[in-house]
Amino acid sequence: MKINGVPYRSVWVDPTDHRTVCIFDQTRLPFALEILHLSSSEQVAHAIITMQVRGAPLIGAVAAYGLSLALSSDPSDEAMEREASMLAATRPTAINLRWAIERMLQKLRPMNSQDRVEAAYKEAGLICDEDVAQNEAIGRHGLELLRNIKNRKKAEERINILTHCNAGWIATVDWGTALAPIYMAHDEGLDVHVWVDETRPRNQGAALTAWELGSHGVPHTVIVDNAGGHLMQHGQVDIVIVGTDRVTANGDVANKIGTYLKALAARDNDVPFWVALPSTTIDWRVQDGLKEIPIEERSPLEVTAVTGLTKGGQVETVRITPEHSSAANPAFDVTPARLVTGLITERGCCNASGTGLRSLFPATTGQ
Ligand SMILES: CSC[C@H]1O[C@H](OP(=O)(O)O)[C@H](O)[C@@H]1O
Repeated sequence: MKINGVPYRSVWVDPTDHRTVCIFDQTRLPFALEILHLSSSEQVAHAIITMQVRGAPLIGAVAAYGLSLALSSDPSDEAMEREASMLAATRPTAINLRWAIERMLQKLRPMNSQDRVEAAYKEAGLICDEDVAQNEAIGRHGLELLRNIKNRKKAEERINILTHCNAGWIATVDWGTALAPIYMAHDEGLDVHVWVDETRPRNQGAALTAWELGSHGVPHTVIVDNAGGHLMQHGQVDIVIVGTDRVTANGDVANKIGTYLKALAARDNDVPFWVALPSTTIDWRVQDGLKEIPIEERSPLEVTAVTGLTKGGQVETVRITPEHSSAANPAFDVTPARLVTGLITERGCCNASGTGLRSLFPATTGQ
């Protein structure tokens, strides 16, 4: 996607030092656009854990480069397995992280250690290129849904979309998943408007989705997480489109905390609830999302404090709860497939079920 007319991906190899990997520090957005230069697997792990880089497909791609960086230092079997395990353990819910590391290991294990470094960077680059192509295809398939909605509305009526968290280009290598159809619809002249859930506690919606959409000129309105149901009750939402961190073989959807509540409100108000994902987000080994998907528990400090910009232009974090109050911070929840209208993948749309997924991905086995 472009920033001030300059095309960017969310991760890239430093053109001046091909052993260094570059990302945007997403904890600084929307107040500052800062590029981090990562030169070790430890720096990559820190960036993932602290959410300087986040988003299911993107953390997989960056972790793949993290393993490449590790091999640059030590391409031995022992180091490769150790660093791969370390990177895979940085966050538990997004399956893309495990998928990317397992794909790298499958490619590198059979190789002589001296041949691994170049092959690792090449494979990480392929993971990135494939993600971009998959998300662009998701955009095209999701665009058809938005065109169909437009055809059912009056000419002057805009299409109102609600999204939760950030599943835009900054959560992937490029294009995004939930936002890809929105970008394409806007670019072809459809009158789209996006209700942007702020998405407490990390505010990925208020900080990242709003920044993305504003940078691209897409009309949008930031709302508190609890407003979505009210808007749906009053006919203000035509469709909900969200991303996901893991979809089970039968269509259960793990996504940012609060997604399940949106799905309940959507069902109660007959609003279509769609989930956009590349096939790298499907965990074919898991059937029951509620029982089998690990839910990341993040620091309570993310709940008890907020970060913002002071009138003096300083980014500060302030506590919003009594000092001795405890806080819980589950970072994801699971929406049962029965509440999901459909899935938008790079191979097309399907219903959220095993048969639906198998209709698009008949031959795929295990992750
Ligand atoms: C395109 S995947 C986006 C997905 O990842 C986000 O989680 P996080 O910001 O914690 O990495 C969120 O669940 C998004 O839907």
